[in-house]
Amino acid sequence: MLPPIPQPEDYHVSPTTGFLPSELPLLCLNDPVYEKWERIVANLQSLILSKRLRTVIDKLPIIPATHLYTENEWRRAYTVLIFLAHGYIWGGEKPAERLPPSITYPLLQVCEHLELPPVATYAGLCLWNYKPLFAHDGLTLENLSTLITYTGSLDEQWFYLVSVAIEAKGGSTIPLMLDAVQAARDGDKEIVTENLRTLAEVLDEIGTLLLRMNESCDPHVFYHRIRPFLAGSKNMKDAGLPHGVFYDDGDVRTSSWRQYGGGSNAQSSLIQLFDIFLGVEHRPTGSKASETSESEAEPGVAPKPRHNFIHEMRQYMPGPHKRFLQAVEAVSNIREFVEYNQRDRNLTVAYDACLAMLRALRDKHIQIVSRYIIVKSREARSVSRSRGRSGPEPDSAPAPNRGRGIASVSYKNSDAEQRKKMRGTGGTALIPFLKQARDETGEPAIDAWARKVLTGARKTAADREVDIESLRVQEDELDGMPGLERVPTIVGLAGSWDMESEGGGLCYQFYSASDTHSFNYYEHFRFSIHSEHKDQFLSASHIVLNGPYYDAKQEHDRGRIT
Ligand code: HEM
Ligand SMILES: N[C@@H](CC(=O)c1ccccc1NC=O)C(=O)O
Repeated sequence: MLPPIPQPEDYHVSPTTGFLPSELPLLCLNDPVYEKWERIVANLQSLILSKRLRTVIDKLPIIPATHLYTENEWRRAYTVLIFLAHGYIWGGEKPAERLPPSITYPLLQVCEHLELPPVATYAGLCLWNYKPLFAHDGLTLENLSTLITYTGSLDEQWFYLVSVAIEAKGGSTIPLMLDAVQAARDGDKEIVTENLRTLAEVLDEIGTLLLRMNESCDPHVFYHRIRPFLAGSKNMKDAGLPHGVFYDDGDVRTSSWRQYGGGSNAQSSLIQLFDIFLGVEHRPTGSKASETSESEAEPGVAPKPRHNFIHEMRQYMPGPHKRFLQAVEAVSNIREFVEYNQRDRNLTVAYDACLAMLRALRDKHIQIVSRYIIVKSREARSVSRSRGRSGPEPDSAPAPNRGRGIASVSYKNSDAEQRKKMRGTGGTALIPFLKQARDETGEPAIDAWARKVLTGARKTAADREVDIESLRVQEDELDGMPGLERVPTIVGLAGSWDMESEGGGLCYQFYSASDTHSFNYYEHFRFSIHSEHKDQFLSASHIVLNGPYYDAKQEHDRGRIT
């Protein structure tokens, strides 16, 4: 018998708001017992600025979680406590290596209830940390505000709110996807096609939302002011946490050193749900589609230990959401259904369009990461290097975060041995990881040409942007100080990444023979799916399908390809 199709409500998932709570997050905990916590978060930015947060928290009594009753209260308590915890750890000259019992004791109780690690996760920072400006208007970017921030900046609000708006937009696709699974069981190709078409459109709109990050979140503010507070305690040796953080819960028998990854959008259940529904599989970083998978490993031979970062991020999702993903995984049938019915062009095109849109989303994300992390860390490195040449700078530089937090760990001196070790273990390069995830998104495509285009057989706008950046990185390295080998390190929040450029070198690939074909396919795609929304589709799909056509054409005109 087939497993039942999961009901979202059984997993704290709403058919309208998706992974955002069905009721709005609480603005504050109403029980006066928790007034002290609320008073501190209400003044969080000023306390961080005046460097008084640690002293205030050190004086705070232990307030147990025993007065929390509703799910909304547990969630509010979690959000409050993670802001206090990360403010405490990262809001001083040096990171605090110990969390006091006033935070640790209730935080561990709350995390046990919510099935979350005691660290700032995407759920606490985004899913449970917003309010609509006008109660009767929808959860659009224009109608949202955040409840708590570290910095009080609009940039920080916007940074979280882009994700909230994405979750809100994506929420409506959850019943669509589950209905499609049922329709596939019933052999109803029309419903599956219809729902896939709508999903492709929503994915396209989500991509547009992602790019709106640029509107109000400045990369410099993000990198130097916001991001340092989001860091976890895993792989944070260079940031000043060699052992992680000591969670002192007031009892010597249970207090311990712990290491957790920081907040990341990789912890969004929505994006992982799209992958699961469409049958997109992510391999451990660095392995190719042709390599033997764990399940196919030779009998009797232990499979190579494999690190799948995206899968690991499920440990940072609230328990019910994590179980929802597992339940959908158990019924996921769309890829198989489309393959079986591949003669149905409408169905195939609708499915491939979903993959194209999800891939385009990941491509846009790479551009964002390039602007918000790669460029900024390169700048920080070169500033740091010029300081190294001209001797230490007077301590009058204005940035309050200077010299601490993860923004200050953009490179380190290292010998060759250490470099090798770093690459061999946790040191995966960030951009190749993101590109791999992007290219894996196209792998299940049914149409052979679509599969080729969607699995990275050509350079996209994002590829060019990061290529230019890695060229600059290499120039910087050549310009290095004699006697010192400097290893550029991108300090990840959830992962640990180095900045090694992509293996494939920097040469651009251009299309020639398939040019006409690509154009025809693009036209077909556009008209068959989006006859009603042509204009919108045209602009949004530019990167996925139209981009290479123009590249190739320009290069052809310049006589560089035939
Ligand atoms: C300034 C904004 C952003 C930056 C700098 C950024 C950066 C990153 C980084 C560094 C990673 C690697 C994992 C880690 O160490 O955390 C990552 C992963 C990821 N991010 Fe973002 N991100 C941003 C915004 C977003 C938004 C708004 C989304 C929502 C769609 C998103 C979706 C993802 C996903 C799904 C992953 C996992 C990899 C994948 O599935 O392709 N990110 N991001
Ligand atoms: N992975 C990102 C952080 C990130 O994307 C994020 C972290 C916490 C809450 C929300 C996030 N994304 C929001 O757009 C980084 O490494 O800076």
